[in-house]
Amino acid sequence: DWVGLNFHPGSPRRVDPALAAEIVAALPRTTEAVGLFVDRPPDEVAALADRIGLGIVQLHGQEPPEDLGRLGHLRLVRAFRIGSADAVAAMVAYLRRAEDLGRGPDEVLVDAYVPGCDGGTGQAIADHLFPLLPPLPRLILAGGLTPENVAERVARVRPWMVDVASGVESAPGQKDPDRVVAFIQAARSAVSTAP
Ligand SMILES: O=C(O)c1ccccc1N[C@@H]1O[C@H](COP(=O)(O)O)[C@@H](O)[C@H]1O
Repeated sequence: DWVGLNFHPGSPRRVDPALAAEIVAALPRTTEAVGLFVDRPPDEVAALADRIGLGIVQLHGQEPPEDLGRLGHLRLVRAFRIGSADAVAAMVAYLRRAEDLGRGPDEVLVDAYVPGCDGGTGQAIADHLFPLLPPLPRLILAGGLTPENVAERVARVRPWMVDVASGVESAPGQKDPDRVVAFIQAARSAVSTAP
């Protein structure tokens, strides 16, 4: 449904803006492009999104709640790296603050916390942390998903969407088309067989 374009310079998945524009132009109308950023100034994010034609951006760093209002015209996915109960509490406080400022994220993404890493780690959120999450109607589950485990994780967590990076690759940054297809089929099968 969505294709992620990673603009984080530290990532093996980083895509050059010119290539990203070509990818966006080639997408079917039913597929949305999401730009992933880590701690970039809002003006820079907005300018790149407008230039490339991105309607959705994923903020995957320490961006403050105030940044959301500066990106008001874009659909915003805010990622939180969850490694403890304190991290869940910090996420809840962040979301309250953003609402108070008049602009919460459109979707909340939860990813594993791995010290020193921004994301794309292939690590999963610990199971005991999920019951601590507040109700999030548009929860995107990420972190360590693969074609082999996504159905079980979807059945257990019941997210609105799932997101995968390293779990469908043959090497860092190299998507494996067979694994991408297998992932989508497994994720959809979990939804269609849900009681
Ligand atoms: O994929 C990356 O390299 C990346 C870099 C910096 C921030 C986020 C990144 N990816 C996001 O991380 C999660 C989990 O990825 P994985 O499936 O465990 O490899 C996901 O939301 C990616 O979009």
